[in-house]
Amino acid sequence: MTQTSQLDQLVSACHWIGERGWAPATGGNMSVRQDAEFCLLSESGKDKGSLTRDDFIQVEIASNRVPSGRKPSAETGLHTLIYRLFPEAGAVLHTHTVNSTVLSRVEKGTALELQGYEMQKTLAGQHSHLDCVPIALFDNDQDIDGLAKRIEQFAAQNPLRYGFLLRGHGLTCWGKDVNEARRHLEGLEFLFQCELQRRVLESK
Ligand SMILES: CSCCC(=O)C(=O)COP(=O)(O)O
Ligand SMILES: [Zn+2]
Repeated sequence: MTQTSQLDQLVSACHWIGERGWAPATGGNMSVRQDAEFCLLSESGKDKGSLTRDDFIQVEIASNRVPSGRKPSAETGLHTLIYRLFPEAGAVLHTHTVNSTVLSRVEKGTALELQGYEMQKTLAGQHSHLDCVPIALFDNDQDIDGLAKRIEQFAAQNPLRYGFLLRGHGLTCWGKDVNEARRHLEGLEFLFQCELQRRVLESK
């Protein structure tokens, strides 16, 4: 698959995210890897549901340097961290859904554990509802460099797969390409909705 079509697929994924209300009021950000050195990141402050190819800005993965001088996402440091940690990651999607925002506050621990759901198999390498899939959960922070450091330290000691939740903020997930990142997003979002409803019903 060519880089051009990956960017086109990312633009389509952004529209799909917007249609579902998963990036309200300029929330969310999205990116695609160009090569080992560079990625293309959504411009800060735009409505992510109506982005075009021109709204993606080249960023150097190692340094967060922006050759054009334009302003990519405020959360650029989280995207570039993922591309540094996982050389196989080809696309990153960050959304602000109600389910991920609420569930990440209700869960007080450092991971949201998903178990017992057939839809866990939407995540690459998962083959059974019997396995426990932990989705790492970090306290939100306006200091993105500090947050990226905390996530990097966590990843040095623990497996970090599919995505992570930021408490009261949303989900950041990735895949080997746009298609896989989109499947992970849709699968995780479905699982979060199930888990939220299960907790509500079982607390009665
Ligand atoms: C308006 S939501 C606050 C910022 C945020 O969390 C986000 O995802 C969007 O920031 P960006 O700079 O990528 O537009
Ligand atoms: Zn955000």
